[in-house]
Amino acid sequence: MNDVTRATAPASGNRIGLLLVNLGTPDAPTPGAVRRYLAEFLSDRRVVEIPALLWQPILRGIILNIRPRKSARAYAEVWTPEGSPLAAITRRQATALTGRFGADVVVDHAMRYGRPAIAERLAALQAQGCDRILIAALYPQYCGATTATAHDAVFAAVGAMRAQPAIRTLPPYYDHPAYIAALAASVRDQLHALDFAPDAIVASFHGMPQRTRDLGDPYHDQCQTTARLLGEALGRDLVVSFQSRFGRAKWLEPATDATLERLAREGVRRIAVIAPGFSVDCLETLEELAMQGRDQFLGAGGEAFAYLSCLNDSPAGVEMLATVIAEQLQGWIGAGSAANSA
Ligand SMILES: C=CC1=C(C)c2cc3[nH]c(cc4nc(cc5[nH]c(cc1n2)c(C)c5CCC(=O)O)C(CCC(=O)O)=C4C)c(C)c3C=C
Ligand SMILES: [Fe+2]
Ligand SMILES: [Fe+2]
Repeated sequence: MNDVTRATAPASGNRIGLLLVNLGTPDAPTPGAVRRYLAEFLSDRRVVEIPALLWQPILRGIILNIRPRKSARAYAEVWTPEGSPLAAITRRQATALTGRFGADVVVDHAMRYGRPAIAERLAALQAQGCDRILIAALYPQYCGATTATAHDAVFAAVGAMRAQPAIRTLPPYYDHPAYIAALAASVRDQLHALDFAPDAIVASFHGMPQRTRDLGDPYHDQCQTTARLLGEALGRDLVVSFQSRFGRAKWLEPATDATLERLAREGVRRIAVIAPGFSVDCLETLEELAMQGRDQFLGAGGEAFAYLSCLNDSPAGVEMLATVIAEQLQGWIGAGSAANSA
C-alpha cells in the first residue's frame, strides 16, 4: 500500500495547475551525466519492453559502459548556454504560456526523467493551492514509451498523496486542426525564409520497435495521420520515415538514414527534413537529423539539404499549445475562449 501519510498537506485554494511534461535530458553533456540519464530512461519498462532479468545485465554490463561517451559527444554538439535544447525550449514554452489562461492558472514544467521531477513539481503546484491539475505531456502522437510513462509517473506521485488534486491529461493532438495548421505555416514560412524549393519533404518521426506496434500501440498510425494531414495542408505528399533506431530488434520502417540515402541515389537533389513528432528541438533533431542526416544525404549525392525547426516556443507554436490546452481547461476555468482570457 502507498504510504499516503508522508505527503504534505496541500495549501487551501482553488487554483488550477498546468504541468507541461517532456522526456528529460542529461544535466550536462558529459559521460557521467548522460550515464545517469540513460540509466533511468532505459530502465523504464515502458521504453524497453524486455524482462528486467534479461535487460538489466545488458544495460548495466554493456550499454551504460559504451553509449554515454558517444552520446555525450553528440550532446556537446548541440548544447547551448541555456543547457540542453530540450530543457531550454521546454522552459521557454512554460514561460510563454504563463498568464495565458488567467491569474488562477499556475503554469509549470517537469521532465519524465531527471529534473525538474514530476513528483516535485506536482507537490509545488499543490502547495500553491492547485486542486485541479492538467498534465500536458508534449507528445503530439501517443506512445506508451512517452505519453503513457509520463502519466504513470504522475499517477504514482498522486498515489502517494493523502489529498489528491483532480487530474486531467491532454489527449494526443496529432490530428488537431490547430497543430496541423501550425506545422503547415511553419514549413511554408521556413522554406520561404530560406528561399528553398525542395524536390521532396521528409517527415521524420522517432522510431519504436515494430513489436510495440504489433501489440497495439497507436503511435505509428498517428504519425502516418499527421503526415497525411500535413501533406494535404501543404498540397504535396510527404516522405515518412522513422529515426533513432536503438538495439537489435526490428524498428518501424522505413528508417530515416536509409531513406535519405535512397532519395539521393534516386536523383532527388534538394530535400527539406521536418520532425513533426517532436514538440521541441533536441538531440534527435539537431544532431541526428540536421547534422548526421545532412551528411548522409549529401554524401549519397544530394545537392541541398535543409532541416526545418520544430514549433518550439515560436509564437505560432505557443498559440497552438494554448489552443489545445485551453480546450482541456474548459469547465475548470469557465466557458468562453480560455486561451484568450489572459
Ligand atoms: C517523440 C517520441 C519518442 C519516442 C516514441 C521514443 C522512443 C524511444 N526512444 C528510445 C531511446 C532513446 N531515445 C533518446 C532520446 C530521445 N528520444 C526522444 C523521443 C522519443 N523517444 C527525445 C525527444 C529524445 C531526445 C532527448 C534529448 O536529451 O534531447 C535516447 C538518448 C540519446 C541517445 O543516447 O541516443 C535514447 C537512448 C527507445 C529505446 C524508445 C522506445 C520506444
Ligand atoms: Fe527516444
Ligand atoms: Fe538518436
